[in-house]
Amino acid sequence: MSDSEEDSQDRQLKMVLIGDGASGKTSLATRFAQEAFGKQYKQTIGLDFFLKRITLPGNLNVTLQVWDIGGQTIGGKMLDKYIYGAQGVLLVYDITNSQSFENLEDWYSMVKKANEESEVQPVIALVANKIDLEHMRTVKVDKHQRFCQENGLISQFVSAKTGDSVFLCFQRVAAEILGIKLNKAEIEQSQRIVRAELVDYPQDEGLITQDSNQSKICSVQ
Ligand SMILES: Nc1nc2c(ncn2[C@@H]2O[C@H](COP(=O)(O)OP(=O)(O)OP(=O)(O)O)[C@@H](O)[C@H]2O)c(=O)[nH]1
Repeated sequence: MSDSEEDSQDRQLKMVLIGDGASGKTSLATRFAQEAFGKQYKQTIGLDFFLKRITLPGNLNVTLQVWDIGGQTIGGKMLDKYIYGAQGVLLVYDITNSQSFENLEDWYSMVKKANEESEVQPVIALVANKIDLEHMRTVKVDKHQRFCQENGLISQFVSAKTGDSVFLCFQRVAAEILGIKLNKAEIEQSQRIVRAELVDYPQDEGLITQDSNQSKICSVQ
């Protein structure tokens, strides 16, 4: 292959998503690669792959090979092999499930073990998913920050459901792998703006009782 042909080929980066079952790994991969979200939980058996091409600052095209590893693989023989050679690792937990955060210690140990003999260590991000469920949060932000500081991890809060910061998360890890600095404007551009649904509660309950025949059921047609 000539130099020019080689130049025109995208750089490929292997990124693995690991963490407990139901923390939202498949949902994050699907949101990132296909801009979609499904409410139904379907357990990943083994692993799934997704490919997505992104452009980093400086017009650099990279193809991310996203390995969505099923939560049930922990303790299994194949996990080491799945993680091996990854340039980026996303350690995913669910902010409404403390156990999924506690178990990250084990997942993190697996990453370190799988890369024991590699010269290059992967870039690792701690990914707090389901931030649309902030009202059900059980994992304190402090705990998240401490884990990142102690282990030198990238910190990211996301929601696969709304899409909030999902693209940014993958982009930050890819940029870090390639030694590219994202400026503030680039970061802001990647953060999807989430519109909160406003519920217009009646200010004065008395107004409702005035007309007792009035239905309170709202149907959407
Ligand atoms: N509210 C909310 N639900 C989410 C979010 N991400 C995922 N879910 C839901 O959580 C459930 C589990 O999501 P998955 O993406 O299948 O989880 P997983 O980590 O891939 O699970 P395994 O395949 O068992 O490893 C599904 O019902 C998703 O719809 C999120 O950001 N917000």
